[in-house]
Amino acid sequence: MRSLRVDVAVGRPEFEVEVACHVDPGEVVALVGPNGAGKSTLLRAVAGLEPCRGTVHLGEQRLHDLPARDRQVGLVFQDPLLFGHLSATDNVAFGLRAGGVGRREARTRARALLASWGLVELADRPGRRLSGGEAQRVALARAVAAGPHALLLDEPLAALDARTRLVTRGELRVRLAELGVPTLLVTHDPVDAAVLADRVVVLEQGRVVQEGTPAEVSRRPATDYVARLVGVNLLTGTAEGTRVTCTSGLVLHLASPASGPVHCVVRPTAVSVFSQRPVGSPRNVFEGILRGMAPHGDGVRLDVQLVSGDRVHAEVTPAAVADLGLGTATPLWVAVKANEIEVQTRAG
Ligand SMILES: Nc1ncnc2c1ncn2[C@@H]1O[C@H](COP(=O)(O)OP(=O)(O)OP(=O)(O)O)[C@@H](O)[C@H]1O
Repeated sequence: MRSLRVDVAVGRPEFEVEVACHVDPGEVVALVGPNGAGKSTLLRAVAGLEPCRGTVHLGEQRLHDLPARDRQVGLVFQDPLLFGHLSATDNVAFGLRAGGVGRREARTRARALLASWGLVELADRPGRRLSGGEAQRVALARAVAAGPHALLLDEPLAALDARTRLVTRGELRVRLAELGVPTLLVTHDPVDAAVLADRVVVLEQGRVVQEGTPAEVSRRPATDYVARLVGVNLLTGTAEGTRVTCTSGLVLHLASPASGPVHCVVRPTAVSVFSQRPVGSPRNVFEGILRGMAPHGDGVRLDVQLVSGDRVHAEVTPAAVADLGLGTATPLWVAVKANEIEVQTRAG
């Protein structure tokens, strides 16, 4: 497996997209940033679909010298772009045939791939009869069928409804871990960044303004945009029924049962803060101390360290800050309702 190294510049009417970044084998790097920051432009340049200056390397291979079709990178877009009249199998086989594999062999391999992903019941269904989530899984299968050396995903979950998105995201996480190739993922969704990415690269106006693990970036956001984007809380643990035991020892109670390794995602606005243990309270109540406070839109973002060591962001109104008499190192209690915890399965 080889790493992907990108150092490119693309001229745009308002600014130049100029980015240097690398993605290790098996690593998922989320490219995030406001609309028009240059994320898709960068992805297209790496794929060879956009003229650019600079270099793109996969290991020692100089991709920038190759036309798009010879770069051996898999692409998935927001729109799965399947052929509506072709079966899922033939859609997947299409990518293989474009790479020179014979018709029968391509179909056999396509079927085997769909079967190994548990999608055998979709194999004969025409593209136009697949749901959004199914179509996106088939599009991913098509992108990886020919054994690409890198994957480029441009908002692959953006068009899906919330429920389908949750399930498809979990599946994508498992597939990416299996494939082990460098992956660049463009997303607007903080949950995608938190759950799928090992590292986040933030682009604004064509430049990298910050990079780091999702936890690092959300702890010290470099710009307001980043603060809004990456502030979701992510707790990692193992579920058994409605109980999740986190790596830190913290126990969370869920509204519906789950099992195995999970990420629990909690939005900062779903975290309530109290100066004393709330009475008649929800089951997820934790003691902690305030580590930091920063203005955030119309509210204030609190950084709370729980007794377990976990850090949790809460978003409260300026009035609440005054009422609670908050200052650095103030002891406090936080509460999260069970139905505010979004559970995402993860590779174990
Ligand atoms: N083919 C093109 N020719 C000229 N300018 C373009 C082209 N495509 C995009 N742009 C401009 O380049 C800039 C970057 O666009 P790009 O689509 O890469 O941003 P993005 O970060 O992917 O945005 P979004 O999140 O909205 O998809 C924008 O100002 C856009 O209007």
